[in-house]
Amino acid sequence: MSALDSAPDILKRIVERKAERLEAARRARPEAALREALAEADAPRGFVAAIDARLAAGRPAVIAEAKKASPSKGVLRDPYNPAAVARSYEAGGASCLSVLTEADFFAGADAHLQAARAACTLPVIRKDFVIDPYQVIESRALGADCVLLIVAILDDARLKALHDLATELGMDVLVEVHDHDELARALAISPPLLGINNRDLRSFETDIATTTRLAAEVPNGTRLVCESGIHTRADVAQIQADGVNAFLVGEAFMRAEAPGEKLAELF
Ligand SMILES: O=C(O)c1ccccc1NCC(=O)[C@H](O)[C@H](O)COP(=O)(O)O
Repeated sequence: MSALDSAPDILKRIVERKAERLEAARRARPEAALREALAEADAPRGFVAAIDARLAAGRPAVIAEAKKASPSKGVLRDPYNPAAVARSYEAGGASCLSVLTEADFFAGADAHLQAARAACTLPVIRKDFVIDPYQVIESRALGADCVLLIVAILDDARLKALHDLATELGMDVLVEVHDHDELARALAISPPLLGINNRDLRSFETDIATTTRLAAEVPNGTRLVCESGIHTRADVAQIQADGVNAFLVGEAFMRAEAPGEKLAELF
């Protein structure tokens, strides 16, 4: 059984759709042409370096997420202006941005990443469902500084290959896990940045105690990011008590009129 066969239905549907779109993209712009575009891309902004700088200053590092919608919550922000959101996040003290580019389930677009990155000086992670080297190259060509690799949708060999390719292209990588087995697989590649997603993508149930449980299994010195379901200062304090001081937050900010002000209030 492949990693994908055991993936939850929504994730499976997202990845199936992604594979279709990937083939269309490959036909429209073959990989050789994409690689040529790399020369035109803006130099990577250090994503991990920005997190490290904030943590070294003894402050929480916030990866602030821009997304119009999500499968579990529907439309979060309408109208949605990624450039305005990026400026608001930078003013509010974000360390990095996360921008959804997945179109069919999150109403994202590649142009959202480009607009958000152009509107600020923050490093940006392309938040998408990366399953193929083509998408890693495409991410850098779009200007992404970091890519997300979700362990649940990758087998071990592919996880390592995509991680290594992103690193070769000068990007950072956020390796995301949700449970004990995924964590063990992620740790096998010693990821420089490890995300614990509190959301169970099978049920959409979100429990920040997931970070508490898994953080206890992570070797000292691993850079950890707590992802999903952070809504209150009490949530932040609970995670900080586990020794984790980097956060990826979307919904709580996207529902606020001024996302950056909400960020400053929470952190
Ligand atoms: O959020 C979903 O519904 C979802 C469904 C299927 C795959 C991924 C999904 N979300 C991605 C994320 O993990 C979140 O966008 C991110 O961690 C921010 O979470 P939140 O602060 O709860 O918006």
